[in-house]
Amino acid sequence: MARYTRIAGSIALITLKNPPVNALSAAVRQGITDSVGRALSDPEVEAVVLCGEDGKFCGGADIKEFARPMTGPGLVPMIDAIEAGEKPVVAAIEGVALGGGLELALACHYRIAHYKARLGLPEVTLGLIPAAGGTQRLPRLIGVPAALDLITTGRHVSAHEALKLGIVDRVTDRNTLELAVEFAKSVSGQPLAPRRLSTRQPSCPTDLDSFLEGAMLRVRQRARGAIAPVACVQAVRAAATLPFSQGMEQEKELMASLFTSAQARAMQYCFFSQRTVGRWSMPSGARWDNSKAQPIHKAAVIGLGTMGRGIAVSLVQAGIPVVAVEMETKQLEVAKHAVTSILEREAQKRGKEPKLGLIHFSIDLQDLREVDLVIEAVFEDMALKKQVFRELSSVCRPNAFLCTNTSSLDVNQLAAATRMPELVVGMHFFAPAHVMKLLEVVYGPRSSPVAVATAMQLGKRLGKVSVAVGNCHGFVGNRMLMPYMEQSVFLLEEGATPEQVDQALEEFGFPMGVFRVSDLSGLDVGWKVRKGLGLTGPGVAPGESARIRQGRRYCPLPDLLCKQGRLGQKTGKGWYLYDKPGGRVAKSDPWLHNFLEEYRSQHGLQAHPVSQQEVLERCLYSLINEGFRILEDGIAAGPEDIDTIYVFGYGWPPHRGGPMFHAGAVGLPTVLEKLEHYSQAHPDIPQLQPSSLLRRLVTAGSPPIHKWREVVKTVHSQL
Ligand SMILES: CCCCCC/C=C/CC(=O)SCCNC(=O)CCNC(=O)[C@H](O)C(C)(C)COP(=O)(O)OP(=O)(O)OC[C@H]1O[C@@H](n2cnc3c(N)ncnc32)[C@H](O)[C@@H]1OP(=O)(O)O
Repeated sequence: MARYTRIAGSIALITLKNPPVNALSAAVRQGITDSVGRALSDPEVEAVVLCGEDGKFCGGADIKEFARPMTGPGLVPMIDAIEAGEKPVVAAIEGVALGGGLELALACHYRIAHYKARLGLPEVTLGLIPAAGGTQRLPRLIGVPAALDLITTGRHVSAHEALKLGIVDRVTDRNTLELAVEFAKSVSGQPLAPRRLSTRQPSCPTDLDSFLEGAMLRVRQRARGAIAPVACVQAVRAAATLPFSQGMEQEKELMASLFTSAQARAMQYCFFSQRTVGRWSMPSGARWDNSKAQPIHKAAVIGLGTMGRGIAVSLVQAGIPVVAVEMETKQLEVAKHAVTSILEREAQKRGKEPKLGLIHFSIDLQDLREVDLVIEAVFEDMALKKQVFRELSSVCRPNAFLCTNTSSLDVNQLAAATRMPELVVGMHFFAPAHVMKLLEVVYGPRSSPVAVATAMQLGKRLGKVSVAVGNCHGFVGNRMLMPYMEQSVFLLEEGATPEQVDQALEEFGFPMGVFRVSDLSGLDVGWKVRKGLGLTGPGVAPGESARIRQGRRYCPLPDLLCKQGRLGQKTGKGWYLYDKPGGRVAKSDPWLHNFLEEYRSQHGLQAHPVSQQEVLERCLYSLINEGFRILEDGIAAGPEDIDTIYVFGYGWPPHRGGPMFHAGAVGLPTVLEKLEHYSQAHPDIPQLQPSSLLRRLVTAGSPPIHKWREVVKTVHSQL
């Protein structure tokens, strides 16, 4: 709803009231419509100030209402009535003005923002466009290029950037409401026509057509297959080329095609999943709301390779003092130089000073005595990590949290090397750690709720999307990646090329196919893991067949490439060819194609054409199948956790919701049927055998994804 009050004699104050973010629910729209009508018709009112309760202007349309039939006044007529009114309306923006919230502010004749406020049109991240006039008014206010940037990326801008762009008229560090009231008084009686954005001409680049074509190409490349960014460009084109009323018609039509689309549903599911994972729970019953995080005043990172450096940067950027430790002076100096340059570069991007004073570089473990939490990021080797944990346990304060950045090793074994195993958790960052949003917080059987709560809280402070997961090889993300990667190399044995597999995955929406990713991250990463698991190298029993390990099908192709020194981009060749070591542009490699043919004939394998459909079904359904096993094992609390991990950490296209959401969208019976088909065709690949949870869900009538947890619970209660 909205509260109407009269202040300072002649000013009507309309306050949006809908905690927690004053979203524009039907009741709020009704309240604003009624209050604006009242203010306009009251002869004693000279001007209006619009604000939001509790320091938040407005978080936009109420996303929870999207799934229900629309009731109450429409957003567009409500907004149009404000702009057309004959009394000045001033938006007093505190906290956020996002989506419909900013569109509401754009209809006001003046905008005053608190310096801490954030503004933006994030609809594209929900699979929509800003269809309450946002695509038509913003270009008329700040010009086509700047508006297109905000609308197609959905990024939030600070009040200061908004002032520079011309979105707001004033920024203040005073009481925003008081200033807005003074301001409203000062402008009352001034002509309103120039303040109505719908009457303005947008400023356009001279080469508008080629500018918009370029923009279209970029959005298509950035989010392959996503329809909302394309519609955003089309809507802004309408703003640039048509009168306002026709532009509004186009905006409405484009929105109508998106509003009920599968992509919008998927992206809105992602939005709510991201919030669901914050309400974490452990099988023990410990939860986000019954476990208290400890404050972290000072942290340490031990091991300053690529991951350690990124983690140290993240901590410093969040304002947390850090001790950064390497084993030897020479390595420390190299790392110090690298970390300092990242901090300087990042600070420059944000127009701020680098917080270099917050980081202390050291080779002395004694410097860790005062820290509240350590993140170990040494080489991925269990013996080495155990040694580090033993030392940490003797040097650090007894109540210090000891975290490991391992990507797959057993957190429990590391905990066992310490005096306080309950204070040990995994904090699995993704490279580059200061950029990637995902953090897997891994609890072992002995991790205490307070340790998990502290790591989750720290993740939030670092700006990460943190997901609490159980302890198993590869946790959630990497465990599901294994069958996916295995299928991709099996497909090469059967006749596919890396190019075909990558193309299918990229057309599905991944930014890069599996082989390009492998070249980028280095084939030796997986090689080392496989050696550790005894799948290749000296651990393999003599006489074991090249293509069978532990009774299951195995593909040695990646190992063979590694042995030839083809480690990917860093050596200039891997699954593709690059112009030089470190080169980035992948080219087809005839050598690799010959090598595959020779390999097939050496092993008596008959190549057959592999369709795009088979690539997708085998790679994605095997990954999804592992996701169901993870739910069954209680490693992830719900499908939202898995989907959030895949969208934020593994490039799963958000407009497809995440792997588990995708399974629901395809239809669980179809996924089951396909897995049964492929598993019969390949009985030596156990990952293709449908998981029992998938079978149970299908037997239970394939309930919608938000009901899966109930089925999982019944599985657990029967165990
Ligand atoms: C043809 C029909 C036409 C219909 C017109 C459709 C028009 C659409 C235009 C729009 O406005 S779409 C919405 C655009 N707005 C957004 O995308 C903003 C989304 N929210 C956020 O980004 C963040 O929530 C925030 C506002 C920056 C606040 O972040 P913070 O970290 O402080 O809190 P959260 O944990 O994210 O959120 C708290 C709580 O609030 C719920 N929530 C947030 N925004 C909305 C919203 N717009 N609608 C409904 N609910 C919202 C969020 O789900 C959390 O709820 P929970 O239950 O506590 O998890």
